[in-house]
Amino acid sequence: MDSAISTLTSRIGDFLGTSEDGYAIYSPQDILLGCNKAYANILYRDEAELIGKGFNDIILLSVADGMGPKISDSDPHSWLKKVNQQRRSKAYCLFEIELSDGRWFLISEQILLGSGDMLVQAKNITKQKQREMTLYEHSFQLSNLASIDELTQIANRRSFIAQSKTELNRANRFNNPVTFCLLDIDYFKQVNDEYGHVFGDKVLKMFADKVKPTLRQYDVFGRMGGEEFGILLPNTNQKQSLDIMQRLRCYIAGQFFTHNNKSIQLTTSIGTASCQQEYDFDQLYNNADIALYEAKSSGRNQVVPTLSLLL
Ligand SMILES: Nc1nc2c(ncn2[C@@H]2O[C@H](COP(=O)(O)OP(=O)(O)OP(=O)(O)O)[C@@H](O)[C@H]2O)c(=O)[nH]1
Repeated sequence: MDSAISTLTSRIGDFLGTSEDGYAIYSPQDILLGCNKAYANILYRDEAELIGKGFNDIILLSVADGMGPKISDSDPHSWLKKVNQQRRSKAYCLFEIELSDGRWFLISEQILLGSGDMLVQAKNITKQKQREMTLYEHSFQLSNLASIDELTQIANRRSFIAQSKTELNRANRFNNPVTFCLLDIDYFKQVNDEYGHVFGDKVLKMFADKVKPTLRQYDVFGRMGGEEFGILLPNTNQKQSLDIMQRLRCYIAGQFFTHNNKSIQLTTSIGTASCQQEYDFDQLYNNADIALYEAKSSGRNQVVPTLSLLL
């Protein structure tokens, strides 16, 4: 039996020496009792430099070298304080850490029954993590492509409607007023005809860029198609929305749209639909569309609210 144990111990010793995974044992007082080469390599040190040192000292040493864990706090002592509150709070725990040099490790910490020592295993998962992040970036880009209008870089029609419906649901729960505004650039065909489609495209982009900063963070803004834009104003009744849209209309009318030494001024017609209850996006859209038609047919460059939904 003794010889079986000693064979096992020696084989485990061989394994630890050559393993790419780091292994370490800390005493109940968190002094590093022993570790393999791979564990010391994580901190770019030799085993001998680390063994006998406390966990906190090892971390502070590596942070001072610009190595070790990437810590969220600017002060490593306060970061360690939080870590030590968690460390040893459970008999077993598994977590991922990112190091300052970009490597990632999956760490398992296990308190050994009896001695109270802690066995630490550190597995390098950098490659898996990089693949995970590439996948995440791709899916982020894909969802952006699906929801952002390529020309203006604001929400496209589909995403605008989805966001608006979410806002309407929220408004419905709290009975808050909401106003939907439909903006259409006046005589935009003439812009294309006189200055070309490329200039027209730039104008649409500039228009979105000029409108966006005038809105609140929680307003929803999107391109409905062509030269038509939608704005959903949560928590905004008809009177407030008229003030906001009149300001925006005047602001746009005073702007110059300049590209390649060509500069024009343009105006916008705006139809709005407000509601306080019975929120229905299609209904709002329909009413705003009717109001927009009225704004166009009665001279353009004006804001018309939907009369059927006066608050
Ligand atoms: N450059 C460019 N033009 C577009 C785009 N989408 C739609 N248009 C143009 O926008 C113009 C819209 O013209 P109309 O619907 O006649 O409206 P308008 O000339 O703005 O006149 P009113 O809306 O009645 O004031 C058309 O010439 C479309 O080709 C686009 O993405 N880029």
